[in-house]
Amino acid sequence: MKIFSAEQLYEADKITAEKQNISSLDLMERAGEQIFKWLEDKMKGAQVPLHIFCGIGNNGGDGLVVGRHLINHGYNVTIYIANFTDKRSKCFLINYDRIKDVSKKWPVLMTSEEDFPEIAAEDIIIDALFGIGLNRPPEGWVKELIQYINKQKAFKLSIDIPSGLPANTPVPDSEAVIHANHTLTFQAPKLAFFLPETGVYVPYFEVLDIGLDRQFLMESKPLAQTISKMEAQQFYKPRAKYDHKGTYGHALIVAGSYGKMGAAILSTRATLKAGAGMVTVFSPECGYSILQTAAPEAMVLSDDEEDFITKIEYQFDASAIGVGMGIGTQKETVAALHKLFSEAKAPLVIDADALNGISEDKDLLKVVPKNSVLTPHPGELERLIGSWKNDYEKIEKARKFTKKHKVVLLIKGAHSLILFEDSMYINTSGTPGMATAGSGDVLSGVITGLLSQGYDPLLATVFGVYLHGSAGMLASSVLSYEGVMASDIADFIGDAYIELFRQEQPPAQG
Ligand SMILES: NC(=O)C1=CN([C@@H]2O[C@H](COP(=O)(O)OP(=O)(O)OC[C@H]3O[C@@H](n4cnc5c(N)ncnc54)[C@H](O)[C@@H]3O)[C@@H](O)[C@H]2O)[C@@H](O)CC1
Ligand SMILES: Nc1ncnc2c1ncn2[C@@H]1O[C@H](COP(=O)(O)OP(=O)(O)O)[C@@H](O)[C@H]1O
Ligand SMILES: [K+]
Repeated sequence: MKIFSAEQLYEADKITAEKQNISSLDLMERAGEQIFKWLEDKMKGAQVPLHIFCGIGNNGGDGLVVGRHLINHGYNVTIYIANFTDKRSKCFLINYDRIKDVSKKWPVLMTSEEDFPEIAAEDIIIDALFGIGLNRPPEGWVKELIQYINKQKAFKLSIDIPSGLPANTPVPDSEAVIHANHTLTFQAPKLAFFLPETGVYVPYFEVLDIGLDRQFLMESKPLAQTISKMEAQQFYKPRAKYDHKGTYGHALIVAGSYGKMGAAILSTRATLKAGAGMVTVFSPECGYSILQTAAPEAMVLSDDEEDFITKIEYQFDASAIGVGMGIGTQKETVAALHKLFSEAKAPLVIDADALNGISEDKDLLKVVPKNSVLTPHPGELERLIGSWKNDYEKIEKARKFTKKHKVVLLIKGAHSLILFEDSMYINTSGTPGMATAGSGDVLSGVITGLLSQGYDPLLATVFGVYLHGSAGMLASSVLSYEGVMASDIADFIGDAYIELFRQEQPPAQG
């Protein structure tokens, strides 16, 4: 799914109105009606008190449309207008007036803290204070209203975006954002929903299609693109009957050091589980028996040094190389990476200590081959690109790095981000069950396994991240979040492939 900027959405509004020959008022009616239908479907006439807080822009206008439909259908509604300025939008005013047609109960005008209503824990709050038009920090009693709403135990449903949260720019005041329980957003998700600093305000959201012009949306270059099952299905390359292990390549995993052989085992198993034809692991001597026992399907080459890697030698044409998991940052190891990178003919996944090596040794960065996949978690990223003030600056700096070094950059997190050239992809699979030691090692194995099978570096990364997250979800559904270990994620990679094409079961009848 494409993610657009607030400016693009305003443009889409304008073009839609022109092309469909409708007014912005009609568009607001469509938007409000969609929210009403969603509520009606859930509430089925229940008399739970609904408190709708409207601003004076078009987000407030949406709130008024929802209120009118709810009143019309006999719901128990109170509408409040946060009357923070006289500059009300035209569509707001028209819908404000239309409330008269359906109710004698005129909306409550709020002008200070004294007007804040009592709200019971069982009630429902609908937040229509600010939408994507937020252009400064909420201040004074409006900020206090947001904080007052946040303090309430009642369920909070935000329209389009939690008020106080901008769609794709930094939060002006983190103490003045609605902590929504659920958000119903129009047409496309907003970038803020997926970033760690702002995603916390949007634990759940749904996208409502309000019929904005398809052609405009199709032809506009989005800020980012989300990756879910539908996209992942299209990435999958089916196997053919006469394929053999040679078809799927011979991957090289360079991993492990004394006390960290687990990282090598996890990434090796994941490379095989993702479908590499053959895997050879290169590890220090101490890893030999460990690997031959724990991963019997893999071949093992070992260094002369007992505890860490000093010289990476292999006599076969590797189809892909995954390097860095648990290798440490000994001087000799970093020197060995220098040679590996300079001579590598296969696509590379560079993870963990290999990334730390790059951060410390700029000469090593210079020999990273073009199109390599770098997979930092936020700590490794900071060492690589320096610190950032907010998630948007992080993305900007990361993009500069990607373009300068011509690499695929995967920033791991609850929603992992993949940056390449001018594009950004956002993964939507995964669970907090994956916040466990070694899950990153499994991911670098999965991507190496896909590269080995001939997926190109960007596709291998985007598809690999999705599969890895999906394996984590399947593992969590059986084992609980707490019970998932990284090896379980590797074990569920096969199920993640099957899940790609599993049809959703229709709801049971009767
Ligand atoms: N295509 C779409 O996405 C559609 C969007 N509509 C709605 O329109 C919304 C955008 O409407 P608007 O552009 O009117 O913007 P908003 O309703 O988000 O609010 C902007 C208004 O509040 C003022 N304002 C902004 N920040 C403020 C602050 N911190 N303190 C006090 N006042 C502040 C602005 O000057 C402006 O008057 C969307 O979020 C959505 O809810 C729908 O009505 C129709 C279709
Ligand atoms: N809350 C979460 N939701 C979804 N995925 C997560 C979450 N926490 C961690 N992950 C995933 O788990 C992996 C963790 O990688 P990393 O931090 O490198 O772990 P390690 O260094 O222990 O291997 C990443 O792929 C990340 O996206
Ligand atoms: K809102």
